[in-house]
Amino acid sequence: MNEAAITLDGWYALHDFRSIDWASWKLVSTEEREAATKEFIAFLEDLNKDTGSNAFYSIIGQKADFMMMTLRETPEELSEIETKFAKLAIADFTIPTYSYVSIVELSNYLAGKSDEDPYQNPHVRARLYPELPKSKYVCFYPMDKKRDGNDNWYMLTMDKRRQLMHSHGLIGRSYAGKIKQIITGSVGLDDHEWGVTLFSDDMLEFKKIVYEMRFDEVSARYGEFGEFLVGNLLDNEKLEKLLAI
Ligand code: VOV
Repeated sequence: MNEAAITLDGWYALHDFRSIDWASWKLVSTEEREAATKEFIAFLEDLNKDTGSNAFYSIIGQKADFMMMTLRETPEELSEIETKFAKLAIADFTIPTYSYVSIVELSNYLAGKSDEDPYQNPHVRARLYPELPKSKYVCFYPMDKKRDGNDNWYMLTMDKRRQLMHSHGLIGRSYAGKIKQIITGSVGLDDHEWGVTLFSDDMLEFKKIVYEMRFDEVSARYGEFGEFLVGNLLDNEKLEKLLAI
C-alpha cells in the first residue's frame, strides 16, 4: 500500500455562507430591523469570547451575501454556533447558500526529522490554532487532488509527492506577507478534500497566486477546484450599513 501523508490537525472549521432575503427584510419595521441587527452584532461579538477564531466577510456576487468562518476545538461547538445563529431574528431573513466543514491541517511532506512532539512546537501551534487575520479580503474554495487514470495523486510515491509539494511551497512562500493561507482538510468531512482560505489586503493577489500555481505540477496536473467565493471584511459599522434600508 502507498504511504499516506501524516497530518497534524488543529481547530475544526465551519465556513457558513448566507444570502439575505432582501424582499422580506425590507418589509420589517425600522425598529425591528435595528433590534435584529443589534442582536446579530452581539452574537458576533460573543463569538470572540470562546477559544477559537472567527472571520466575518461580505461576499461579492450571487453565491452569498456574507460568510461567517469559525474555528473551534470541537465539532460540537461548531454545531452550537450554527444553532445559536438559527435562533437569532436575523436568521429568519437569511437563506443558507453553502457551507463547508473541515479541520485546520498541516502535512508532513516538508517536515524535517525530529523527535519532538510537533503539537508542542509553538510555530506548529500557531498554524494549527491560527488567529484569523482582519485582512481586507478573503477568498475561499474547496479543492481535490485528481484520481484519474495516470493522473492519480494517491498513487504517487511519498518521495514524488514530497518533491511536488516542495515546489508548491516555494511558490507559496514567494507570497509571504501578501497572502495568509489556511489549509483545512475535509476528506471524510465534506464533499471535497481540502478547503483553501486565503486572506489578503489586495484582492488581486488571489488571482496572481492561483494563476501562478496553475502552472505548477501539483495544481496543473493534480488540482481540481470547486466554487470560488471572494469577499470584503465586515466590521460592526459596515454590517450596520449593509443591513440598513
Ligand atoms: C500563501 C501561500 C502558500 C504557502 C506558503 C503554501 C505552502 C504549503 C506547504 C508548505 C504545504 C505542505 C505542508 C503543509 O503545510 O501542509 C502546503 C499544502 C497544501 N497547500 Fe499550500 N501554500 C500556499 C497557498 C496555497 C494555495 C493558494 C493553494 C490552492 C492551490 C491552487 O492551485 O489554487 C494551496 C493548496 C494546498 C493544499 C491543498 C495543501 C495540502 C496538500 C496535501 O496533499 O496534503 N496552498 N502548502
